[in-house]
Amino acid sequence: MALMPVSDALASVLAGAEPLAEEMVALDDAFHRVLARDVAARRTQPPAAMSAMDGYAVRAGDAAKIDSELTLIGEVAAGRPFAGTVGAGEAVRIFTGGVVPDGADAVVIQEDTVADGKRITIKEAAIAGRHIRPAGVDFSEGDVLLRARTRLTERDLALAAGMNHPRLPVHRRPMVAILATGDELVMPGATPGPGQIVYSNGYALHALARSEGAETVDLGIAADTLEATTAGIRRGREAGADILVTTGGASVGDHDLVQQALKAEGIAMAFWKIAMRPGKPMMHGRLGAMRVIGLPGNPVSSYVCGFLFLVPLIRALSGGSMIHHRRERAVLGRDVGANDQREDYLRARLETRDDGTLTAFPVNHQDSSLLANLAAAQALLVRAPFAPRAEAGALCEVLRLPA
Ligand SMILES: Nc1nc2c(c(=O)[nH]1)N[C@H]1C(S)=C(S)[C@@H](COP(=O)(O)OP(=O)(O)OC[C@H]3O[C@@H](n4cnc5c(N)ncnc54)[C@H](O)[C@@H]3O)O[C@H]1N2
Ligand code: MOO
Repeated sequence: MALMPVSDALASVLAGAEPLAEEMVALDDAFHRVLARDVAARRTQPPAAMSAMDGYAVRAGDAAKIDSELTLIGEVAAGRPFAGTVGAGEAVRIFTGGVVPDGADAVVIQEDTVADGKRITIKEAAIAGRHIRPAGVDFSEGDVLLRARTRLTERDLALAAGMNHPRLPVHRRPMVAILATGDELVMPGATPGPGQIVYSNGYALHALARSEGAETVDLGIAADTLEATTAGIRRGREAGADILVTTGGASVGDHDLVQQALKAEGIAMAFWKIAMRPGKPMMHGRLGAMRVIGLPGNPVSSYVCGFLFLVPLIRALSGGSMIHHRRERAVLGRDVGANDQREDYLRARLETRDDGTLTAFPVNHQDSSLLANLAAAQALLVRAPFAPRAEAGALCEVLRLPA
């Protein structure tokens, strides 16, 4: 049977994946969330002309000549404007962030003056507008400075605060529930019995999902029985998961029960088995509103499929505009053989040569159980189905893994 191409599988996973509902969150909670609406400034910044320096607010015409003498008539500090007007031959002491008083049109920095009581002698000619930030030079009330679908950076948060927004409208985070399966799994730190394996897949998947902004729920490890697997799936639904991720039990063995349990629960299956290595037995479908991604159990397969399918799905539900991983051009660091019908995602180390060329070195052993090689890799080198043998130095495409 022909396996489904990776691009079709990804399109199927993303079909109908609209941003989740909007919620208001405090600025501190909005970091890396996706804006649900355009946000306009609620105020003008600065609200009035303000001094950029510590010095004296003057009329430029009065202080255009070296050794002009002016009379000090008052002081303005940040937050405490001067009520009067600067008249001919007058100066007002001003500090950075102070509102430029009426009448003044320049600031002379204090290093360019000599003060003697109320007599201020100018030592550097004033220029109109100098050291003054005009009202609204940053932004004006009503300016739309943050757009819907923006993933908020720390600078955006500062801007939103400056625009006087204590809270922002963002899309709800997708909730990802992760269910492991397998009688052989024991938790890290336990003493594995004969033939037992230490549970590892979930650690990478939880961290990956969280780093993409999802909330995660751990549904634990289901034993290899239909009852236990079904109970795990139901816990995911009860938790209100937007996405249920299962790991293991996806293949054709007698103990691979995930698909059977999902079918018994009424899944609308979109696909099972894709033309990809690692990750061939991956499955996908919908259980009501909950999207299900059934990952293979091999640790590398579960991670690579999580990276390629779960991450874009989380991004789409989160509302972001950058959903897809970006492929980068690189050159092969060593020869690779011809590929078969499965699109290959080879674990590779990356080096940047002195001339800026990115070079990808596929690790020697690509078996999908090898966690050490996965951890040592910085990228996945993508080999198209039936790609011919390629030699070191040939162009290739890589997907960078999260640092
Ligand atoms: N006759 C066939 N056999 C297999 C096929 C096939 O097409 N025909 N596909 C192979 C491929 S490709 C993969 S990938 C695996 C995936 O199988 P399962 O999804 O059923 O995975 P399991 O059998 O449950 O586990 C595989 C392996 O991974 C270990 N594992 C499982 N879960 C975890 C976990 N949470 N943490 C750490 N390690 C885990 C498990 O102990 C097994 O060693 O099937 C091939 N077989
Ligand atoms: O697809 Mo499996 O993931 O090759 O080992």
